[in-house]
Amino acid sequence: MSSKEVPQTLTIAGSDSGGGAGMQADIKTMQENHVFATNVVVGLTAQNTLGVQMVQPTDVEMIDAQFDSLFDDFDIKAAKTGALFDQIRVSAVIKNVKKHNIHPLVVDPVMVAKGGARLLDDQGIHAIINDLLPLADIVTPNLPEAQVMYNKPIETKDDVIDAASFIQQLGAKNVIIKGGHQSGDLIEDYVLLENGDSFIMESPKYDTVRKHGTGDTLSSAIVASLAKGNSVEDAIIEGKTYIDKILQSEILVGHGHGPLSHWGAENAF
Ligand SMILES: Nc1ncnc2c1ncn2[C@@H]1O[C@H](COP(=O)(O)OP(=O)(O)O)[C@@H](O)[C@H]1O
Ligand SMILES: Cc1ncc(COP(=O)(O)OP(=O)(O)O)c(N)n1
Repeated sequence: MSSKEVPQTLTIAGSDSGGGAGMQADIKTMQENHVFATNVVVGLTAQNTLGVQMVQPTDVEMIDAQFDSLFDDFDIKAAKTGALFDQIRVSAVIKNVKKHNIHPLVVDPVMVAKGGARLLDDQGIHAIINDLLPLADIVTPNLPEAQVMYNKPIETKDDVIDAASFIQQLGAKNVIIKGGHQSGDLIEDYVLLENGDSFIMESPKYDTVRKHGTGDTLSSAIVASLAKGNSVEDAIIEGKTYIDKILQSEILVGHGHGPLSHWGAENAF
């Protein structure tokens, strides 16, 4: 028998019963990237590839208990937040991030699912902007989320650069503005690092509806890489490489916005 230590990670997020996004996407991504995934369930969704049918946030007492259980036992090397639903849950998460000194922390400021369902209320948005971003090592808004944080439309490349700088000034050390919602044949994810360096991660835009959970998958792949001890810049590039690979091996699941093949980076096809 052989035994080895493995990096342990944490997703603080909502559950997607359909398995394509939320903490299920996170756990699958972490597993495929060879780290051990733990989770704090901040809320449940009844969800499939057609949309979100019901949402039920978790009691704060239960959120606290999950954090205490994990930090009594595991050696968490990196963590992420996903859907946090409302101001009460955002505050509970912030309290526990501080209590357990959780870092590096990737904040995926999930606001709306691809089908249009809201996964964060207005007060929750304010709490993330004002109180969670200053604790974030990396924040990963998509274009609509970046616009909410920037409080202005983002229409040009210069707007993206200005928005990233604005979001960094809100307190997040490193910023990725994801380009999945861009039109055209190419996608550009814009990265602004803590030291002021910036770069663009460009990829072809795959013409598919089977991309449910792309944001969760990118942020979780980054967490996995950080947990292995890689630098922020390398972790971001590894995360993008992973999502780009698995988007190229489609699986046919469900009747709407289908999930990703999280094992697709292993050339399973
Ligand atoms: N159609 C696509 N083709 C290629 N890459 C994509 C596509 N859609 C999303 N991505 C990539 O997936 C990641 C998540 O982006 P995005 O879809 O904008 O986030 P979210 O799921 O939070 O809306 C980014 O790295 C983005 O470049
Ligand atoms: C429970 C839950 N969390 C997050 C999301 C959104 O995830 P995301 O990766 O942004 O994927 P899309 O929904 O945009 O495909 C979710 N749907 N459910």
